[in-house]
Amino acid sequence: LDLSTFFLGRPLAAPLMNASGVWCNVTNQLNALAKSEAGAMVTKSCTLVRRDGNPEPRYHTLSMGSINSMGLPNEGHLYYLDYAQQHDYENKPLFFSVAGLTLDDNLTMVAQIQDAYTPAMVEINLSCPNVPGKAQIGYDFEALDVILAEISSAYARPFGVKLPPYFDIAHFDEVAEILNRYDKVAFVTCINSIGNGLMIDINSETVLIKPKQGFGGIGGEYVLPTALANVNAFYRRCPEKSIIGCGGVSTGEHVFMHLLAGASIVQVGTALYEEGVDIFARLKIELARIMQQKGYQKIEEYQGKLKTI
Ligand SMILES: CC(C)(C)CCc1c(C(=O)O)[nH]c(=O)[nH]c1=O
Repeated sequence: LDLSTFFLGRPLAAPLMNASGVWCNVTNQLNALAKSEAGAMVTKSCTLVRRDGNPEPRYHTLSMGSINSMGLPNEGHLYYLDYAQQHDYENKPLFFSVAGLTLDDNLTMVAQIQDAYTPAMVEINLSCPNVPGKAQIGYDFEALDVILAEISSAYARPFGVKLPPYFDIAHFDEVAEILNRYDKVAFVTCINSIGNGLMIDINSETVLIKPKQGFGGIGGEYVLPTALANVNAFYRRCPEKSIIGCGGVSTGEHVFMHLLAGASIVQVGTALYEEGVDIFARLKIELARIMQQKGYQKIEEYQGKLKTI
């Protein structure tokens, strides 16, 4: 069975890749992704300069997913730019995740990426922090509009955005209206972790992670329905853009759901963290089996074709 597909004109061997932040901080992790069955890959969201991130424990596995408050640990944008320069783009596309601490940092980084003439595709992480006391950029719609206008004029090529989850139809409408005003926003990745969850260990009567009094982003099975809704909401509202699905994927069935909901590529985060890069081979087998049972030869036959009742 053929799992090949296309994304912004680039061929992919499979509609699968890592979620930014997982298995993509340092070169040996990135090399493992490059060698894996993933059809594409993305770097850890980077800042202008290297960051240690938050004190540990900062990630914890939960019964149905994970909680994390990593604090943007990364090697700094030039490290990933070096990686991008030596990446084999014939092997698979590379996405370059950017999460500047300020708008200026974001503009500086995309300017450097542009000057490097790298084929890597930029994914702007809109969960990046805003001015203290204000909501993350993805939840501050004025700031969202400003950052997209600024990056659109600073960066001459198509780029994408990684969105936090939304939970109100009015928010889907409002964010899509903003995104649709920027032709250069060629793709939308839904979703980032569900922010500021909390899990408790009843034996020690404590939280599970050290940063932020135990508050952290939730990933894994818990977020699948929210991820599918955000993928389908933006798929319906942004017909000119491609959607990358992320959230709650650990089986071929979950991949099939994201593709039906409108995703062109499906990212794997928590399950990749737990299982390692061999997960991509397993997901391909499971997806191929589902397609075979249903008589589908190509992804395009069912991609985005979710039926309502
Ligand atoms: C949450 C931020 C630290 C502002 C951005 C980086 C990030 C992190 C992180 O580095 O803590 N974790 C996530 O689940 N999603 C993210 O986008």
